[in-house]
Amino acid sequence: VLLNTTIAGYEFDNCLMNAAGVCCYDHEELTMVDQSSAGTFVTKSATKTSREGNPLPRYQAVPLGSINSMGLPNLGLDYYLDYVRQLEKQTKKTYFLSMTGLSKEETLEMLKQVELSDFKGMVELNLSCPNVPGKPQLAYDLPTTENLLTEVFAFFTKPLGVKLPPYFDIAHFDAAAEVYNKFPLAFVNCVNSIGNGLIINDETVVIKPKNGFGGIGGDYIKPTALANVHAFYQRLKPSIKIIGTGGVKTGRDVFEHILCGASMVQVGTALEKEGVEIFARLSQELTEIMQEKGYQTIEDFRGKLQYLA
Ligand SMILES: C=Cc1c(C(=O)O)[nH]c(=O)[nH]c1=O
Repeated sequence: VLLNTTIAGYEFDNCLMNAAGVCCYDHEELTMVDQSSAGTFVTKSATKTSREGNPLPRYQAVPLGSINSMGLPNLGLDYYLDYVRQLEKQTKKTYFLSMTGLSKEETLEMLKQVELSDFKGMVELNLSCPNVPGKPQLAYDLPTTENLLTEVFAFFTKPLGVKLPPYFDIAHFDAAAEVYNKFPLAFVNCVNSIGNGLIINDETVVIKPKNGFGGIGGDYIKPTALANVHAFYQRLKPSIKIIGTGGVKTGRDVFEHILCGASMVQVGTALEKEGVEIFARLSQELTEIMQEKGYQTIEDFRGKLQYLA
């Protein structure tokens, strides 16, 4: 049994990796993922210059998942770009660089910098940060998203995918897929946290920013994540691969994301709780499921979700 996968012609020896925002803030965290059983890593979404982010407490784990309003704390694009460029020279692995500008100009400026660099990996353009006060999740505004991607692909030639928020309406799956099918995207990553949930302890919110409103992850979001993975798998042209993110904490969850069409599966909340050894456990559990079912590779069952007659 092999757990390898391919996206945009890039081979990964394992179809598991971290979700942006988790275990990817600095060299230390990124090295931990790089040296784990994960096939690769994605960096914390970068902005042009470093950001402090929102006041603490801004992340809270709870039994069924997590809530966060980090506010995009990051060390700035140069930090992540320089680190990944140096690492890819040593390991020959393909890494993901996540970024999100707080304006179209900032996003284009960052992508121009990456385009001119000798970065050999893939960009994950985050269109779905729910926690920057005053900034709506871009991918809920399809005309603006289409306009941005048009300007991006006018000059950007390296592999690029987008990190999407969850959509909740079939008409939105249709409209969003119509937009994304217009572009030479390497992948779409479904889903980011479900934005602006609220978790309460006794009579008080559990995070400080935004009066306790924050992105929800974990068990709470798996059905939504699987639906988004499968909806885009059904609608997007085959050249656009699907990365599945949301509610993954067992090999069975990984299996279900792949069954829905995912070529790569990312782990967020459960990685934050368990640490990078989770990748070896998930790989082992997925391997056992595949052996039981007689699947040799993930392509034997990717996207083969069955419907009821
Ligand atoms: C990049 C900002 C994001 C953040 C954040 O930094 O608050 N949290 C999320 O759950 N998803 C994001 O995309």
